[in-house]
Amino acid sequence: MAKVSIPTIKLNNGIEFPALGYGTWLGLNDKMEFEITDARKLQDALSYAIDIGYRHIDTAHLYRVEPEVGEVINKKIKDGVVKREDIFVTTKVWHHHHKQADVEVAVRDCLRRLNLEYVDLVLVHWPMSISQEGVDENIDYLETWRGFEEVLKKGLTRSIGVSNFNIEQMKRLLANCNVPPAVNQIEVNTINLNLGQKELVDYCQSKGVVVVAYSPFGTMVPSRNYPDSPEPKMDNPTMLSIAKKHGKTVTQIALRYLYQRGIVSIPKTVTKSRVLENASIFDFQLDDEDVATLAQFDNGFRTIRPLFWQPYENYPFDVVLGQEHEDIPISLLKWKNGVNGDIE
Ligand SMILES: NC(=O)C1=CN([C@@H]2O[C@H](COP(=O)(O)OP(=O)(O)OC[C@H]3O[C@@H](n4cnc5c(N)ncnc54)[C@H](OP(=O)(O)O)[C@@H]3O)[C@@H](O)[C@H]2O)C=CC1
Ligand SMILES: O=C1CO[C@H](CO)[C@@H](O)[C@@H]1O
Repeated sequence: MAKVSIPTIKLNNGIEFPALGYGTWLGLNDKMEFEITDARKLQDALSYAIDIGYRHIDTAHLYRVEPEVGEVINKKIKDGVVKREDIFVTTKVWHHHHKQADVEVAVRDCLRRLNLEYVDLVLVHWPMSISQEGVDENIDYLETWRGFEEVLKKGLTRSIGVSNFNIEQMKRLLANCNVPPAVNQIEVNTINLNLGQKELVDYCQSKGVVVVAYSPFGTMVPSRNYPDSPEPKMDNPTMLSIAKKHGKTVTQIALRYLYQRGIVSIPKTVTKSRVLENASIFDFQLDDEDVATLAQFDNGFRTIRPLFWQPYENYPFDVVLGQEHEDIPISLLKWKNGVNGDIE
Protein backbone atom coordinates (compact mmCIF):
# COMPACT_ATOMS: atom_id res chain seq x y z
CA MET A 1 0.00 0.00 0.00
CA ALA A 2 1.16 3.55 -0.78
CA LYS A 3 2.29 5.59 2.21
CA VAL A 4 2.54 9.33 2.71
CA SER A 5 4.63 11.21 5.22
CA ILE A 6 2.95 14.42 6.33
CA PRO A 7 5.15 16.99 8.13
CA THR A 8 3.99 18.82 11.24
CA ILE A 9 3.85 22.47 12.25
CA LYS A 10 4.30 23.43 15.91
CA LEU A 11 1.32 25.14 17.54
CA ASN A 12 1.86 27.97 20.06
CA ASN A 13 1.39 25.44 22.88
CA GLY A 14 4.25 23.26 21.57
CA ILE A 15 1.97 20.54 20.17
CA GLU A 16 2.84 19.14 16.74
CA PHE A 17 0.05 19.72 14.20
CA PRO A 18 0.05 17.71 10.95
CA ALA A 19 0.28 20.16 8.03
CA LEU A 20 -2.49 18.44 6.09
CA GLY A 21 -5.70 16.99 7.48
CA TYR A 22 -8.79 15.13 6.33
CA GLY A 23 -12.02 17.22 6.08
CA THR A 24 -15.32 15.52 6.93
CA TRP A 25 -18.12 17.94 5.90
CA LEU A 26 -20.51 15.98 3.66
CA GLY A 27 -23.12 18.67 3.27
CA LEU A 28 -26.71 18.13 4.35
CA ASN A 29 -29.85 17.35 2.37
CA ASP A 30 -33.20 19.19 2.60
CA LYS A 31 -33.98 17.39 5.85
CA MET A 32 -30.66 18.62 7.24
CA GLU A 33 -29.29 15.11 7.24
CA PHE A 34 -26.29 13.76 5.43
CA GLU A 35 -26.81 10.95 2.96
CA ILE A 36 -26.03 7.67 4.64
CA THR A 37 -24.27 6.34 1.53
CA ASP A 38 -21.93 9.34 1.72
CA ALA A 39 -21.20 8.55 5.36
CA ARG A 40 -20.20 4.98 4.42
CA LYS A 41 -17.94 6.33 1.67
CA LEU A 42 -16.47 8.77 4.17
CA GLN A 43 -15.70 5.94 6.58
CA ASP A 44 -14.00 3.88 3.85
CA ALA A 45 -11.96 6.83 2.62
CA LEU A 46 -11.01 7.93 6.15
CA SER A 47 -9.98 4.39 7.01
CA TYR A 48 -7.76 4.35 3.91
CA ALA A 49 -6.41 7.82 4.78
CA ILE A 50 -5.25 6.62 8.20
CA ASP A 51 -3.77 3.47 6.67
CA ILE A 52 -1.63 5.50 4.28
CA GLY A 53 -0.46 8.03 6.86
CA TYR A 54 -3.03 10.82 7.48
CA ARG A 55 -2.85 11.76 11.15
CA HIS A 56 -5.13 14.80 11.32
CA ILE A 57 -8.94 14.74 11.06
CA ASP A 58 -11.21 17.78 10.99
CA THR A 59 -14.83 17.38 12.06
CA ALA A 60 -17.56 19.35 13.86
CA HIS A 61 -20.85 18.99 15.72
CA LEU A 62 -22.52 20.58 12.68
CA TYR A 63 -21.35 17.82 10.34
CA ARG A 64 -23.40 15.13 12.15
CA VAL A 65 -20.65 12.61 11.41
CA GLU A 66 -18.78 12.58 14.72
CA PRO A 67 -20.04 9.04 15.54
CA GLU A 68 -18.91 7.73 12.12
CA VAL A 69 -15.54 9.48 12.40
CA GLY A 70 -15.00 8.24 15.95
CA GLU A 71 -15.89 4.70 14.91
CA VAL A 72 -13.12 4.67 12.30
CA ILE A 73 -10.53 6.18 14.67
CA ASN A 74 -11.37 3.69 17.41
CA LYS A 75 -11.20 0.78 15.00
CA LYS A 76 -7.75 1.86 13.82
CA ILE A 77 -6.60 2.10 17.42
CA LYS A 78 -8.09 -1.33 18.23
CA ASP A 79 -6.47 -2.87 15.15
CA GLY A 80 -3.07 -1.46 16.19
CA VAL A 81 -2.70 0.75 13.09
CA VAL A 82 -2.26 3.86 15.27
CA LYS A 83 -2.22 4.82 18.91
CA ARG A 84 -4.61 7.52 20.13
CA GLU A 85 -1.68 9.90 20.63
CA ASP A 86 -0.67 9.53 16.95
CA ILE A 87 -3.93 11.06 15.72
CA PHE A 88 -4.82 14.76 15.87
CA VAL A 89 -8.61 15.21 16.09
CA THR A 90 -10.29 18.60 15.71
CA THR A 91 -13.95 19.26 16.40
CA LYS A 92 -16.01 22.46 16.65
CA VAL A 93 -18.69 23.88 18.93
CA TRP A 94 -21.75 25.15 17.04
CA HIS A 95 -23.14 28.58 17.70
CA HIS A 96 -26.07 27.64 19.93
CA HIS A 97 -23.55 26.64 22.64
CA HIS A 98 -21.81 29.96 23.18
CA LYS A 99 -22.72 30.62 26.82
CA GLN A 100 -19.69 30.00 29.02
CA ALA A 101 -21.48 27.26 30.97
CA ASP A 102 -22.68 25.52 27.78
CA VAL A 103 -19.22 25.02 26.32
CA GLU A 104 -18.26 22.15 28.61
CA VAL A 105 -21.59 20.40 27.97
CA ALA A 106 -21.07 20.82 24.21
CA VAL A 107 -17.50 19.50 24.27
CA ARG A 108 -18.43 16.53 26.48
CA ASP A 109 -21.19 15.73 23.97
CA CYS A 110 -18.67 15.86 21.11
CA LEU A 111 -16.44 13.45 23.05
CA ARG A 112 -19.36 11.12 23.69
CA ARG A 113 -20.35 11.12 20.02
CA LEU A 114 -16.75 10.60 18.94
CA ASN A 115 -16.27 8.00 21.69
CA LEU A 116 -12.94 9.60 22.63
CA GLU A 117 -11.62 10.73 26.01
CA TYR A 118 -10.21 13.94 24.63
CA VAL A 119 -9.79 15.83 21.36
CA ASP A 120 -6.63 17.60 20.27
CA LEU A 121 -8.28 20.83 19.22
CA VAL A 122 -11.71 22.32 19.66
CA LEU A 123 -12.78 25.43 17.77
CA VAL A 124 -15.39 28.15 18.18
CA HIS A 125 -17.00 27.36 14.80
CA TRP A 126 -18.25 30.92 14.12
CA PRO A 127 -17.99 34.15 16.15
CA MET A 128 -21.79 34.71 16.10
CA SER A 129 -24.02 33.27 18.80
CA ILE A 130 -27.37 32.06 17.46
CA SER A 131 -30.05 30.09 19.31
CA GLN A 132 -31.77 26.95 18.02
CA GLU A 133 -34.67 29.14 16.90
CA GLY A 134 -32.38 31.35 14.86
CA VAL A 135 -32.45 34.18 17.42
CA ASP A 136 -29.38 36.37 17.79
CA GLU A 137 -28.29 35.58 21.37
CA ASN A 138 -25.61 38.23 21.21
CA ILE A 139 -23.26 36.39 23.54
CA ASP A 140 -19.80 37.89 23.38
CA TYR A 141 -17.26 35.44 21.98
CA LEU A 142 -14.98 36.52 24.85
CA GLU A 143 -17.45 34.81 27.19
CA THR A 144 -17.42 31.72 24.97
CA TRP A 145 -13.63 31.78 25.05
CA ARG A 146 -13.63 31.63 28.88
CA GLY A 147 -15.60 28.39 28.52
CA PHE A 148 -12.97 27.16 26.07
CA GLU A 149 -10.18 27.98 28.52
CA GLU A 150 -12.03 25.92 31.14
CA VAL A 151 -12.36 22.80 28.95
CA LEU A 152 -8.65 23.09 28.14
CA LYS A 153 -7.83 23.21 31.85
CA LYS A 154 -10.03 20.17 32.46
CA GLY A 155 -8.14 18.18 29.83
CA LEU A 156 -11.12 17.62 27.52
CA THR A 157 -8.98 19.02 24.71
CA ARG A 158 -5.25 19.59 24.24
CA SER A 159 -5.65 22.89 22.36
CA ILE A 160 -8.30 25.52 21.70
CA GLY A 161 -8.85 27.74 18.69
CA VAL A 162 -11.32 29.67 16.57
CA SER A 163 -12.78 29.56 13.10
CA ASN A 164 -14.13 32.28 10.80
CA PHE A 165 -12.75 35.09 12.99
CA ASN A 166 -11.80 38.28 11.13
CA ILE A 167 -8.80 40.48 11.98
CA GLU A 168 -10.66 42.76 14.41
CA GLN A 169 -12.10 39.76 16.23
CA MET A 170 -8.65 38.15 16.41
CA LYS A 171 -7.13 41.35 17.80
CA ARG A 172 -9.83 41.68 20.44
CA LEU A 173 -9.60 38.03 21.44
CA LEU A 174 -5.80 38.11 21.66
CA ALA A 175 -5.95 41.23 23.83
CA ASN A 176 -8.48 39.71 26.23
CA CYS A 177 -7.57 36.05 26.71
CA ASN A 178 -5.51 34.03 29.14
CA VAL A 179 -4.78 31.32 26.58
CA PRO A 180 -4.29 32.51 22.99
CA PRO A 181 -6.04 30.56 20.23
CA ALA A 182 -3.75 27.96 18.66
CA VAL A 183 -5.40 28.28 15.24
CA ASN A 184 -7.85 30.29 13.19
CA GLN A 185 -9.58 28.08 10.63
CA ILE A 186 -10.72 30.17 7.65
CA GLU A 187 -11.42 29.77 3.95
CA VAL A 188 -8.33 30.08 1.75
CA ASN A 189 -8.59 28.69 -1.77
CA THR A 190 -6.90 28.92 -5.15
CA ILE A 191 -9.20 26.70 -7.20
CA ASN A 192 -12.60 28.31 -7.17
CA LEU A 193 -13.17 32.02 -6.60
CA ASN A 194 -9.73 32.56 -5.09
CA LEU A 195 -9.56 33.88 -1.62
CA GLY A 196 -5.96 34.50 -0.62
CA GLN A 197 -6.71 36.16 2.78
CA LYS A 198 -3.21 37.70 2.82
CA GLU A 199 -3.88 40.30 5.51
CA LEU A 200 -5.61 37.91 7.91
CA VAL A 201 -3.09 35.14 7.30
CA ASP A 202 -0.14 37.51 7.86
CA TYR A 203 -1.73 38.90 11.02
CA CYS A 204 -2.47 35.47 12.53
CA GLN A 205 0.97 34.16 11.65
CA SER A 206 2.67 37.25 13.11
CA LYS A 207 0.90 36.44 16.41
CA GLY A 208 1.84 32.76 16.37
CA VAL A 209 -1.68 31.61 15.46
CA VAL A 210 -1.58 28.85 12.84
CA VAL A 211 -3.94 29.37 9.91
CA VAL A 212 -5.93 26.35 8.76
CA ALA A 213 -7.43 26.60 5.26
CA TYR A 214 -10.90 25.15 4.93
CA SER A 215 -12.48 24.55 1.51
CA PRO A 216 -9.01 24.70 -0.09
CA PHE A 217 -10.66 23.78 -3.40
CA GLY A 218 -13.56 26.15 -2.86
CA THR A 219 -15.67 22.99 -2.45
CA MET A 220 -15.05 22.36 -6.17
CA VAL A 221 -18.37 23.82 -7.32
CA PRO A 222 -19.23 27.32 -8.58
CA SER A 223 -20.33 29.52 -5.68
CA ARG A 224 -24.10 29.87 -5.14
CA ASN A 225 -23.53 33.35 -3.81
CA TYR A 226 -22.20 34.95 -6.97
CA PRO A 227 -24.35 34.93 -10.14
CA ASP A 228 -21.38 34.83 -12.51
CA SER A 229 -19.27 32.54 -10.43
CA PRO A 230 -16.69 30.81 -12.64
CA GLU A 231 -16.15 27.07 -12.77
CA PRO A 232 -13.31 25.82 -10.57
CA LYS A 233 -9.95 26.29 -12.26
CA MET A 234 -9.19 22.67 -13.02
CA ASP A 235 -8.64 23.50 -16.72
CA ASN A 236 -6.99 26.87 -16.23
CA PRO A 237 -3.96 26.98 -18.60
CA THR A 238 -1.73 28.75 -16.06
CA MET A 239 -2.53 26.24 -13.34
CA LEU A 240 -2.07 23.39 -15.81
CA SER A 241 1.32 24.67 -16.94
CA ILE A 242 2.60 24.95 -13.35
CA ALA A 243 1.23 21.48 -12.66
CA LYS A 244 2.91 20.07 -15.76
CA LYS A 245 6.24 21.67 -14.87
CA HIS A 246 6.26 19.77 -11.55
CA GLY A 247 4.62 16.57 -12.76
CA LYS A 248 1.72 17.21 -10.37
CA THR A 249 -2.03 17.89 -10.59
CA VAL A 250 -3.76 21.27 -10.30
CA THR A 251 -5.15 20.36 -6.87
CA GLN A 252 -1.69 19.37 -5.67
CA ILE A 253 -0.36 22.76 -6.81
CA ALA A 254 -3.12 24.49 -4.84
CA LEU A 255 -2.37 22.52 -1.68
CA ARG A 256 1.40 22.91 -2.03
CA TYR A 257 0.95 26.67 -2.43
CA LEU A 258 -0.91 26.76 0.89
CA TYR A 259 1.78 24.68 2.57
CA GLN A 260 4.52 27.01 1.35
CA ARG A 261 2.55 29.91 2.87
CA GLY A 262 2.74 28.10 6.23
CA ILE A 263 -0.97 27.24 6.05
CA VAL A 264 -2.40 23.86 7.08
CA SER A 265 -5.10 22.58 4.75
CA ILE A 266 -7.94 20.13 5.32
CA PRO A 267 -9.30 19.05 1.91
CA LYS A 268 -12.31 16.76 1.91
CA THR A 269 -12.62 13.78 -0.40
CA VAL A 270 -14.42 10.47 -0.22
CA THR A 271 -12.48 9.22 -3.27
CA LYS A 272 -9.52 7.04 -2.32
CA SER A 273 -7.31 8.03 -5.27
CA ARG A 274 -7.78 11.68 -4.27
CA VAL A 275 -6.99 10.89 -0.64
CA LEU A 276 -3.55 9.80 -1.84
CA GLU A 277 -3.23 12.59 -4.41
CA ASN A 278 -4.00 15.33 -1.90
CA ALA A 279 -1.33 14.18 0.52
CA SER A 280 1.35 13.67 -2.14
CA ILE A 281 2.54 17.28 -2.02
CA PHE A 282 5.57 17.09 0.23
CA ASP A 283 8.09 15.91 -2.38
CA PHE A 284 8.41 19.01 -4.56
CA GLN A 285 8.85 22.76 -4.28
CA LEU A 286 7.11 25.61 -6.07
CA ASP A 287 9.65 28.24 -7.15
CA ASP A 288 9.35 32.00 -6.60
CA GLU A 289 7.87 32.55 -10.05
CA ASP A 290 5.14 29.92 -9.45
CA VAL A 291 4.31 31.47 -6.08
CA ALA A 292 4.08 34.97 -7.57
CA THR A 293 1.82 33.67 -10.37
CA LEU A 294 -0.47 31.83 -7.95
CA ALA A 295 -0.70 34.90 -5.69
CA GLN A 296 -2.10 36.87 -8.63
CA PHE A 297 -5.18 34.66 -8.76
CA ASP A 298 -6.38 36.11 -5.46
CA ASN A 299 -9.47 38.20 -6.12
CA GLY A 300 -10.97 38.20 -2.64
CA PHE A 301 -14.12 36.18 -3.36
CA ARG A 302 -15.44 33.78 -0.75
CA THR A 303 -16.99 30.44 -1.59
CA ILE A 304 -18.40 30.01 1.93
CA ARG A 305 -20.37 33.18 2.43
CA PRO A 306 -23.47 32.49 4.54
CA LEU A 307 -25.61 35.49 3.60
CA PHE A 308 -28.42 34.31 5.88
CA TRP A 309 -26.26 35.11 8.93
CA GLN A 310 -25.43 38.63 7.81
CA PRO A 311 -27.89 40.31 10.22
CA TYR A 312 -26.35 38.66 13.28
CA GLU A 313 -24.01 40.42 15.69
CA ASN A 314 -20.38 39.44 15.06
CA TYR A 315 -20.97 38.17 11.51
CA PRO A 316 -17.32 38.21 10.43
CA PHE A 317 -17.48 39.12 6.73
CA ASP A 318 -18.43 42.25 4.81
CA VAL A 319 -22.21 42.63 4.72
CA VAL A 320 -23.86 42.89 1.30
CA LEU A 321 -26.97 45.01 1.79
CA GLY A 322 -30.16 43.74 0.24
CA GLN A 323 -29.12 40.10 0.35
CA GLU A 324 -29.59 39.48 4.04
CA HIS A 325 -32.59 37.18 3.77
CA GLU A 326 -31.54 34.99 0.90
CA ASP A 327 -31.94 31.27 1.31
CA ILE A 328 -32.25 31.04 5.10
CA PRO A 329 -31.55 27.53 6.31
CA ILE A 330 -32.66 28.33 9.85
CA SER A 331 -33.19 24.61 10.17
CA LEU A 332 -29.42 24.29 9.94
CA LEU A 333 -29.61 25.48 13.51
CA LYS A 334 -32.20 22.93 14.58
CA TRP A 335 -31.17 19.71 16.19
CA LYS A 336 -33.31 16.67 16.54
CA ASN A 337 -33.11 16.04 20.26
CA GLY A 338 -32.88 19.36 21.96
CA VAL A 339 -30.09 21.71 22.68
CA ASN A 340 -27.25 19.22 22.72
CA GLY A 341 -27.96 18.19 19.18
CA ASP A 342 -27.71 14.44 19.52
CA ILE A 343 -28.21 12.64 16.27
CA GLU A 344 -28.74 9.21 17.76
N1 LIG B 1 -14.71 26.01 9.75
C1 LIG B 1 -15.63 26.12 8.79
O1 LIG B 1 -16.56 26.95 8.85
C2 LIG B 1 -15.57 25.22 7.63
C3 LIG B 1 -14.77 24.08 7.67
N2 LIG B 1 -14.71 23.22 6.60
C4 LIG B 1 -13.80 22.03 6.71
O2 LIG B 1 -12.94 22.03 5.56
C5 LIG B 1 -13.08 20.79 4.87
C6 LIG B 1 -12.82 20.97 3.38
O3 LIG B 1 -13.70 21.90 2.80
P1 LIG B 1 -14.92 21.49 1.85
O4 LIG B 1 -15.90 22.59 1.95
O5 LIG B 1 -15.37 20.13 2.19
O6 LIG B 1 -14.37 21.58 0.38
P2 LIG B 1 -13.02 21.26 -0.43
O7 LIG B 1 -12.52 22.56 -0.93
O8 LIG B 1 -12.10 20.38 0.35
O9 LIG B 1 -13.60 20.48 -1.67
C7 LIG B 1 -14.24 19.24 -1.56
C8 LIG B 1 -14.64 18.79 -2.96
O10 LIG B 1 -13.47 18.63 -3.76
C9 LIG B 1 -13.46 17.33 -4.33
N3 LIG B 1 -12.05 16.91 -4.36
C10 LIG B 1 -11.25 16.63 -3.30
N4 LIG B 1 -10.01 16.33 -3.70
C11 LIG B 1 -10.00 16.43 -5.06
C12 LIG B 1 -9.01 16.22 -6.05
N5 LIG B 1 -7.77 15.86 -5.73
N6 LIG B 1 -9.35 16.40 -7.36
C13 LIG B 1 -10.62 16.77 -7.70
N7 LIG B 1 -11.61 16.97 -6.80
C14 LIG B 1 -11.29 16.80 -5.48
C15 LIG B 1 -14.32 16.47 -3.42
O11 LIG B 1 -14.93 15.41 -4.16
P3 LIG B 1 -15.08 13.89 -3.62
O12 LIG B 1 -15.30 13.91 -2.14
O13 LIG B 1 -16.28 13.41 -4.37
O14 LIG B 1 -13.83 13.19 -4.02
C16 LIG B 1 -15.37 17.46 -2.98
O15 LIG B 1 -16.38 17.58 -3.94
C17 LIG B 1 -14.50 20.35 5.23
O16 LIG B 1 -14.74 19.00 4.91
C18 LIG B 1 -14.54 20.69 6.69
O17 LIG B 1 -13.85 19.72 7.44
C19 LIG B 1 -15.39 23.50 5.44
C20 LIG B 1 -16.21 24.60 5.34
C21 LIG B 1 -16.36 25.55 6.43
O1 LIG C 1 -18.08 24.09 8.56
C1 LIG C 1 -18.96 24.40 7.78
C2 LIG C 1 -19.24 23.59 6.59
O2 LIG C 1 -19.72 24.33 5.51
C3 LIG C 1 -20.84 25.14 5.82
C4 LIG C 1 -21.36 25.80 4.58
O3 LIG C 1 -21.68 24.88 3.58
C5 LIG C 1 -20.41 26.18 6.82
O4 LIG C 1 -21.49 26.98 7.21
C6 LIG C 1 -19.84 25.56 8.05
O5 LIG C 1 -19.16 26.51 8.79
